[in-house]
Amino acid sequence: MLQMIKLEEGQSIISEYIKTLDEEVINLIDSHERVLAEDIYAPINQPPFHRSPLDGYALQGEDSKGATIESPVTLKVIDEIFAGEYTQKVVKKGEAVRIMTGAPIPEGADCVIRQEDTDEGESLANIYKELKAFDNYCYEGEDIKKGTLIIKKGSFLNHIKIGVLASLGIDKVKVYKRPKVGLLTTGDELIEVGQSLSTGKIYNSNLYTLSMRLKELYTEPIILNIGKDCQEEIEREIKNSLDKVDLLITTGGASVGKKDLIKIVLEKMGANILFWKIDIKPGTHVLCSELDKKLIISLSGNPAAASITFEVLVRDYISKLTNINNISLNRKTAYFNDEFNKESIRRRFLRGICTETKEKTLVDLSNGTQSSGVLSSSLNCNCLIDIPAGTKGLKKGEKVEIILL
Ligand SMILES: Nc1nc2c(c(=O)[nH]1)N[C@H]1C(S)=C(S)[C@@H](COP(=O)(O)OP(=O)(O)OC[C@H]3O[C@@H](n4cnc5c(N)ncnc54)[C@H](O)[C@@H]3O)O[C@H]1N2
Ligand code: MOO
Repeated sequence: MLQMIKLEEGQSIISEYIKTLDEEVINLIDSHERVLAEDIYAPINQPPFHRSPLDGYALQGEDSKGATIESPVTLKVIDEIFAGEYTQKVVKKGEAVRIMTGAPIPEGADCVIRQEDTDEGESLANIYKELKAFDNYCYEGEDIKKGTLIIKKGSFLNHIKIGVLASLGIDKVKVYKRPKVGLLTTGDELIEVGQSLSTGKIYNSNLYTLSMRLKELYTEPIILNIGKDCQEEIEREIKNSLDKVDLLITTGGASVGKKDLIKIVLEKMGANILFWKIDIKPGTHVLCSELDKKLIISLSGNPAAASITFEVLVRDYISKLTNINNISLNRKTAYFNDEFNKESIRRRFLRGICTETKEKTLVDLSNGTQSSGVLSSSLNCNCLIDIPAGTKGLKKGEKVEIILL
């Protein structure tokens, strides 16, 4: 069994277990933040007809030759059309159709004059301005031509993409299913939020931190019953959930204590242990295994350790699993603006607050202690400072690598 491996080695091992998700067809209205599983070609032209971009008159450009406010050209108004209507009348020389924004430009007309450049006459209209053919004329298909590839497979559907699809009348889309991620928190000490605490017990914060993060990363968390520190119970929860999830995450019991049972249970169940422990702090205690072709990532119970390991080890995996690129780890160079005097025997991730100045990115430590069991120092943190193993400490002004959260 691999033990105490480098973070990148761990990332690479788990990336072998990325599977392509099944597809499903859903209503466009439900497709926000989903990933498209098909190329979409425009089924119609957009706009679907030549239309007026203004309230005014549709006419033949030729007719407006020489028109000024002092010497207007007078046209006969043969019809009036609003958006949503059309006219079968053909605009001939000397004629115009009163037209509103969005209405189809009638046959025979080749331009539109805005009403401010006319006397807004009802049966006869005086035109005060000269226009050329196709002035103020929106062509059919000028926005999107029928048959063009409009949104590619793998695209993340946001409000604009969904709006464009709606403009083309597409009401159903084929998307990848959201990955289901099982979350099993374990520990006899855990009490559900809402129940009263008794001596020695703590609230189950990992369930909230991790399930919310899983949602933020566009997966569907499946919350399992708290696993008591009892082999049979943990085994039962894992067995019952494995075929319902694409990935299983557990917290707690990943270390060496008498009731740290995760490894024992998984080995007993016949799981293939991929590695145990990575050379980082916090979050050294992580066990990765595979059972029935499902990846199981067992994080430390310590809240900050669990959440930081989740970011640095699991986030890229989830980005690949969901096919959403912009949730992958985003690294950047910054300048340390604080003091940190501890030696880092292992590679260390510190919680930081980065701010942009005109010249560079500065990073301070977030308020509170950096220990694995303390979650509150993550409250204002917006990045992790990646300190290489062997660093004595950090001085103000030192160049560091950060991971944006
Ligand atoms: N003899 C050693 N002891 C410990 C070592 C070690 O190397 N040798 N490593 C320490 C480090 S570092 C860590 S991290 C923890 C890892 O422990 P486990 O993964 O086994 O986690 P637990 O012992 O179950 O819990 C640790 C801590 O976190 C609290 N916890 C657990 N679950 C939750 C939850 N769902 N929500 C909130 N808090 C939770 C738990 O009560 C413990 O306080 O091991 C050290 N020990
Ligand atoms: O392994 Mo613990 O997660 O270092 O803090």
